[in-house]
Parts: sequence; structure tokens; C-alpha cells
Amino acid sequence: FTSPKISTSLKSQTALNVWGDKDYLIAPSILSADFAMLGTEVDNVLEAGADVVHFDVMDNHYVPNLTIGPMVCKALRDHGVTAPIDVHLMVSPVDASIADFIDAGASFITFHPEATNHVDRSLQLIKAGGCKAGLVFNPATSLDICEMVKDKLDIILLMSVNPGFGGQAFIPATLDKARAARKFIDDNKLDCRLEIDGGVKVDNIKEVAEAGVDMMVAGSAILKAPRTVEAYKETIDAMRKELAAAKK
Ligand SMILES: O=C(CO)[C@H](O)[C@H](O)COP(=O)(O)O
Repeated sequence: FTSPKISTSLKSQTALNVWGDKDYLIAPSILSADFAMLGTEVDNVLEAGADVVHFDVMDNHYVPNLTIGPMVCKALRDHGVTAPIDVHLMVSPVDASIADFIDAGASFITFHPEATNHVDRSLQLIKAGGCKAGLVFNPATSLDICEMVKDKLDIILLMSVNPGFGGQAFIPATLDKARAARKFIDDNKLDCRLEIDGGVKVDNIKEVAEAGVDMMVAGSAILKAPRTVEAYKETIDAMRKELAAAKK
């Protein structure tokens, strides 16, 4: 095994200051963007108040869909995007993609533990590149592995749908899993964000927050017609209002 080379050219240049500043981070998934005008879509949703750009990478192997890779991440940086880019790898194997996305300007990189032979090594690669590192858990995947790598976890991402497509219905059992993950993070006093992805909308985001989640991915709920800053802002503001009302 040869460790993938990590370039330092773009290492950790991106703004990570949102990490500890905000109670909740809203991360629109660009899976629901109009890819024919991706730069504008990302500019608009950030102008509308989004904190993080959620970037779904699918390989048509680990998941049954094929999306975007490091060239598109780099293109967003070259376009002028300075917000954190949260790369969710739905690929197998993962290590080569980790190196590519570090070079492409990723800020956070998460992957599925089933998709790599060496979870600890993959987490180390991400952190060595100056990015926040996390594991992603499918609806049927246990959180047990977190105990073994808790010193390297900046993010636990819970899938509240089976990965592969936007626009699916939220799986309610994820709320119990979120409560368990929140307890694990708090009991171990980890500086770790709890992220959720799939089926998050204005009408369920408060319940998700009350289960302990503090980073919300939402694709189809935000990035939809008429695709204007005003429309995106209306949804994000409505989400923030719900979050403000969530009981801690
Ligand atoms: O990772 C994903 C699918 O694998 C997407 O980020 C997720 O499904 C978001 O889309 P939506 O909010 O429309 O459910």
C-alpha cells in the first residue's frame, strides 16, 4: 500500500470559523442544484444565508448514482467560493478521493466506514490534509465503530435516507440514532458536529435539532424552483426560525 500523496497547495485555506461560532449549521446539498449554473446556484444559496456547501460525491459503485468529483470542487473554489465545502464521499475505495479533494479545496471530508478497508488510516489522511474528518452512517449501520476512532472524529453524519438520491423521505428511526450519537459526543466531551442528511425540511428540522443534531443538510427542500436568492432565503430563514424554537 502506498499512501496517497497529499499536496499542501490548498491545504486548509478555507474558512473553518463557522465551526464553533454557530449553534446550528445549514448545509444545502448541491445534489439538488441546477448543474448547468452551479456557480450561480452556490453563490445564491450562500447569499441567502447558508453556512456550508454540502457536496455529494457518488461513484455508481458504492451507491447507485454518479455525480461530481474533485474538478467540480476546485471549479467552485476558482469561481470564488470561500465558504466551507463539506465533501460527502459515497465512493469505494476512499483514500485516493480523499487526497484529490484535499487538493481541490475541500474543508470537511466524510466517508462511509464500509467503503474503506482502513477507517483509522482514512481519517488520518483527512486530518493530515488540514480538513475536518468524519464518518457517515447509513440507516442500517451501527455507530459502534465511533468508540474506536473517537479521537479523530470531527463529524458524525447520520444518513436519514439510504444514500444515492435527493428527494427521499426522512427515516424516523434516525431520530433515536441521533439521540444516541449526541449522548456519545457529550459523554466523551468531543468537539464533534452531529450532521444529518436526507429528507430534512422546514417541518421536521426542529425535531431533528431536538434529537441533538447541529449540522443540517437539506437539498430538495432548499434548492428548487424558482431558484432565486429570495426563495432560498425564505426557506433558510424558516429553518432558522424552527431551529431557534428547538428545545435543547
Ligand atoms: O446524500 C444525499 C443522498 O445520498 C443527499 O445529500 C440528500 O439526500 C439530500 O437531499 P434531500 O434533502 O433532498 O433528501
